[in-house]
Amino acid sequence: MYKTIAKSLRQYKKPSFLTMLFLALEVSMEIFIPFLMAKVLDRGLLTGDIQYVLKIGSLMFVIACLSMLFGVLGGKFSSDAAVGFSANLRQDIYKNVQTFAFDNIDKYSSSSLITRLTTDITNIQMAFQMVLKTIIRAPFMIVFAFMMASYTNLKLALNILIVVPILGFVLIALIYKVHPYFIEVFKKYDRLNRTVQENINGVRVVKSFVREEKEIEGFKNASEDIKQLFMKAEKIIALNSPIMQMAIYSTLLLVYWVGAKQVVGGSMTTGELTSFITYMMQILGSLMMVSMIFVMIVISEASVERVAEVLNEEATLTNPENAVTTIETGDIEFKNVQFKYNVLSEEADLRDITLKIHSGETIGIIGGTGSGKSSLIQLIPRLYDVTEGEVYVSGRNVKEYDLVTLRDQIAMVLQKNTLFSGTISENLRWGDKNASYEEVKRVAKLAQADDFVQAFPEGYETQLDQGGTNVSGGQKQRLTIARALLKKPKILILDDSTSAVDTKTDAYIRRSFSEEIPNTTKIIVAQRISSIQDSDRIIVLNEGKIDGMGTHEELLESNEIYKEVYDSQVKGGTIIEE
Ligand SMILES: Nc1ncnc2c1ncn2[C@@H]1O[C@H](COP(=O)(O)OP(=O)(O)OP(=O)(O)O)[C@@H](O)[C@H]1O
Repeated sequence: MYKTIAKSLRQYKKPSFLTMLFLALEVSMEIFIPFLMAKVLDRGLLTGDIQYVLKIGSLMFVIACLSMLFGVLGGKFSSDAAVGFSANLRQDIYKNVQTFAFDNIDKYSSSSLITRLTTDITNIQMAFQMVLKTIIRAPFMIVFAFMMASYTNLKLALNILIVVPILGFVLIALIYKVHPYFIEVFKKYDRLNRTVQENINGVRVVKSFVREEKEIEGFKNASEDIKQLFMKAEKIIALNSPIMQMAIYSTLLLVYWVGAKQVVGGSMTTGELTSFITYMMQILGSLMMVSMIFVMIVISEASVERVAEVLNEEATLTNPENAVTTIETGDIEFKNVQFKYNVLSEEADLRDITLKIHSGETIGIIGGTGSGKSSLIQLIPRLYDVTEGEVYVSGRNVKEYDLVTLRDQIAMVLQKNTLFSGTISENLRWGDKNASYEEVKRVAKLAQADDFVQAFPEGYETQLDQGGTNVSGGQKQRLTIARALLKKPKILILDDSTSAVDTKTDAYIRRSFSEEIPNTTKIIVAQRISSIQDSDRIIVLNEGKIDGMGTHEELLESNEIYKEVYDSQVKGGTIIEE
């Protein structure tokens, strides 16, 4: 887990090392100051040797300046390293998420990914910076200060050791108690972020259902949960400080008592006792630092686990070796295909699918909600892999193709499609970034989008809001179809992509498809019979199986489900003649 995230250190290994180096140098300077102080007290002040005081005093001044300089440099490099490390971590997570297949995406909620990219990484950054600053400095300080204290007075120095087992015990008990709370707290953060994300994305629905109060309540509960967990954890962590201080001050009292007796008895000088106490404070201060670092590590451990989990997540779909990079035709074949979203579930989401589609054919797919329409078509561009059987495109198994080639040649307009912030032409050029204005206009015409785009004062340079919220549902669908067409695909798949388009425009779109892109295989998933009735063939899906296949007329004769849907739509008045 730590190894995984350590890979993101890269160019920040050097500042990390420099931090440790400069802080070790700072410690070595600090160690000399009490030693010189004792000399000034015992030999200079008590004997009135001003010359000696000035000499040692100047040396102390130089050492203090150097110590300060090393401290500042250590601080600078530690923040460079921590900030850079967290930026690398963020980029690495983002890069890995981009490789995720739909399967991987199903595993993580988007809110959880956002928490990992923000809160978790900030935790790691803070812990890393503190660890960097302490990992060398504290042990160095403890060892050197102990050596100097022992050199000054060995017997007295051994008293300091009393505090170590107390410290160790408190820390272990603390870690054991507090760790589960932090694991839980980040799950709650995911929930909080999900509430915020859903609410902001769906703010129009929230308002139209007058759900503001309920949503405020939901947010309050989610944030209250986090507060409660933090309070429980903080209560335990808060014990750390008083216990440590009690141990430290008891040791201090002991040393004062024994030391004062030795000074009175003449076996120790005042200067020695003063420097000894300074060493002791340095040791105990460092032990306090170590204990705080342990607390930080415990807090960040949960974050490290969550970040490492995403970094270690391997894309379930990868490019094959010697991948094929050309697709000759738009032929598609399904051979005995079975598909399950969850391999452990008993029921397959698609069963016994065997089907051949010829290049240039127009295929309609219809079926009740949840009958498997989207699942079936997602297997063609390998958004998911089949569980059993094979899918072929242009005579080759889809698993043999380079994924980019496959997805470039199979343009799919998803059911839940989105546009992105930017102009209309920028959005359409997602299909082909080098497309000319004429080409952009041509595909917009094909998708019956040109007219309404031209009606905007800024035409193709009109700015779209994120998700395309400033265009109507039907306009958005037409733009997403145009975007897919710009890829000049061999296969075009529309997953219920004209549901918000009026039937007349829908018919125009289909007509322009058959006139302008006759060689492209077109698969149209729809709920409206009018959207598919003129297809070469129509597939009726029911509970993950093909229930019937044929032309509109054939299915009206032979397929109960199709006939039922047709009758209900005719009676419901949905069939409108073109
Ligand atoms: N990402 C997913 N993870 C798990 N199960 C899923 C997922 N997507 C769909 N399913 C399940 O697979 C089955 C088929 O769903 P699918 O989306 O293919 O149906 P559909 O015919 O396209 O429905 P609709 O017309 O409502 O879009 C359903 O039982 C659904 O619950």
